[in-house]
Amino acid sequence: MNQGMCELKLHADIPYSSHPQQTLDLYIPTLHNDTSTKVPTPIVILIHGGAWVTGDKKDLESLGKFISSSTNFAVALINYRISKTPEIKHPVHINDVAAAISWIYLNSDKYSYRNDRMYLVGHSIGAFLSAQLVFIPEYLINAANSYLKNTEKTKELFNSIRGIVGIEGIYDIPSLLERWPDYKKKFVEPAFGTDPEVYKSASPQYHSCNDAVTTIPPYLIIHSLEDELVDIDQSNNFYEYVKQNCKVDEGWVKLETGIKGTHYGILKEKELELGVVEFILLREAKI
Ligand SMILES: N[C@@H](CC(=O)c1ccccc1NC=O)C(=O)O
Repeated sequence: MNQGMCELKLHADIPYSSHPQQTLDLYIPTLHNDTSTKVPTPIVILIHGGAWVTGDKKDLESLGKFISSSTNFAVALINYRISKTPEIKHPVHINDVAAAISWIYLNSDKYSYRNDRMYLVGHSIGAFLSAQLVFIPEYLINAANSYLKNTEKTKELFNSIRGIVGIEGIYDIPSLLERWPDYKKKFVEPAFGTDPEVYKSASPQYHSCNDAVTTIPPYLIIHSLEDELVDIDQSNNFYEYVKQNCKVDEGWVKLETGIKGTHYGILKEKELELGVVEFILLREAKI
């Protein structure tokens, strides 16, 4: 780990589409001693939470900087439109995330990172959105086809997702509402409307892994026992589901429940930062 040798160059608020909320921040490490060793690096894409109605890419800024400075990998923090007004409803959020990922895939040469090695790290609803990308592939297929204009490349994009980390994730809206009925009015209806069928069809847990374009990438599911906003059964059940039903690259799916912290507090835990970095570096060691 070349911590200290490396500087992070921030490209802030790059638009990946035309709406003011469709922006992303890129952190690109630059080795300032020796430019001749500048090798394109993998990219880690961070997706914030906030129950579809709040939140911003800045929420994961500290985690992103830690990942980038301790791995020398590029990091992208992405924004997507949130349901603050009634017209912003599912599938706007996931379509925006899919568009951002397609943009990141397409623009790797310009910013000098590798687009064949991408990692997704999502917190809370960001974990839901990351899982949707792979388990309900139509969103990323549509976005990729329109950005890349080449269906072969779309398959390559799916193949380039080399690992996913879900932190304090939601994966199953019907179960979430059974456990927390007041979430319906607070954010599920603003984000999805009132049809329970939509809650199900949008939830990764209700989709067969056979629908995925590729085998499921190595998956790290992290959930603190101290989470006061999302019950750990969300992660337990998703983990069991993936482990029992899905072909995962190298059988690599792990559930980590030993890291402390509340729903948001966990993001400040050193153990969380180190756990995410360790997962990515282990995966990178297996070319
Ligand atoms: N910060 C949010 C609450 C929130 O994010 C949240 C609440 C309950 C369950 C999950 C949540 N976030 C998931 O992305 C708010 O203040 O409305």
